[in-house]
Amino acid sequence: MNSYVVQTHHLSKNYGDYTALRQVSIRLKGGHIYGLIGQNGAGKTTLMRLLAGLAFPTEGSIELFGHSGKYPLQEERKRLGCMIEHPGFVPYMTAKQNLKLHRMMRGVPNEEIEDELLELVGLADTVRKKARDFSLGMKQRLGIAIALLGSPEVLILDEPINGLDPLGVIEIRNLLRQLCEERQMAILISSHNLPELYQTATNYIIIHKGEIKQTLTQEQLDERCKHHILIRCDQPEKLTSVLETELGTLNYKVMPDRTVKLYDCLDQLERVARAIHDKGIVVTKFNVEGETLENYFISCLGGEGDA
Ligand SMILES: Nc1ncnc2c1ncn2[C@@H]1O[C@H](COP(=O)(O)OP(=O)(O)OP(=O)(O)O)[C@@H](O)[C@H]1O
Repeated sequence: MNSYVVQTHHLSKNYGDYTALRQVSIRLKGGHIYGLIGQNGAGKTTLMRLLAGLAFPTEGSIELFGHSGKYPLQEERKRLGCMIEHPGFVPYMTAKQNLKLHRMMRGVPNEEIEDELLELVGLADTVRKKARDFSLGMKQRLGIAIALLGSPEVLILDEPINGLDPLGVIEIRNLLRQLCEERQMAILISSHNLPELYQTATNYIIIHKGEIKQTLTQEQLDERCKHHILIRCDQPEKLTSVLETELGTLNYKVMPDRTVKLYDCLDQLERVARAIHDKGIVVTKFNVEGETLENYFISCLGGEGDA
């Protein structure tokens, strides 16, 4: 048996003539947090609904814990916990009452799990507060607690940090990291943009118009958003000739605003500065910078993004 807990094979979903997902093949392992990133309408929720069994694929197949086929999948889906679209709360009930309701509906016998989960998601001290008075972050955390009721091995969360303030994002990030490390869960979380999920996920799956554009690890992402020295000066042509002849590099780019990005010599800033200065070039900017995550995300989408 392979070590993937979730696999999809050429999964497609049509709504009438419209193809919401096209030939999507992904593989998830325990102990990783996968960020599913795509703009509005990219197909994130559709993919999650297919995995959760809330909709059926037009083509392709799903494998959970090495099993596929209608009845084995029904069985294996008990090992999944999902929060997709709006978590269903009763507004006039407290967090604990909502959790109890879902526990009973799910047939989870262990009553102690209610307090354990409220503690885990940081809602233990909201004793009297009704769900209708919860902040967005509290609602997200209650949704995650409900998804964790069956002690799942795979957690699927649709936009769990969308709309949260920076502190809320950090809290959810810490919770997901803890679940991933302590329980070796595979966690799939969706988001509209890459920077929002940066450092929450360990792996990234970029989806655009129903197709997977890129899958990469955190390390690969960091490598691709690679750093450079940004130089602005009075004579860019002379600068590039200095880079080539004095520093022996062709690894630079002249930008439309005539600044120059040098991808080499990042550990030799003084040598670069001296070589430029010695040729009488007047430098007005000399900074180490990196490609922004936004720009990288947009480039993955073929420059079509508005993120
Ligand atoms: N039941 C449906 N009937 C028809 N079209 C649908 C249905 N569900 C989704 N779609 C369409 O499929 C496409 C993908 O939708 P989906 O909700 O999966 O995108 P998403 O990436 O989750 O977007 P968002 O970030 O806005 O939630 C959209 O164009 C959407 O309008």
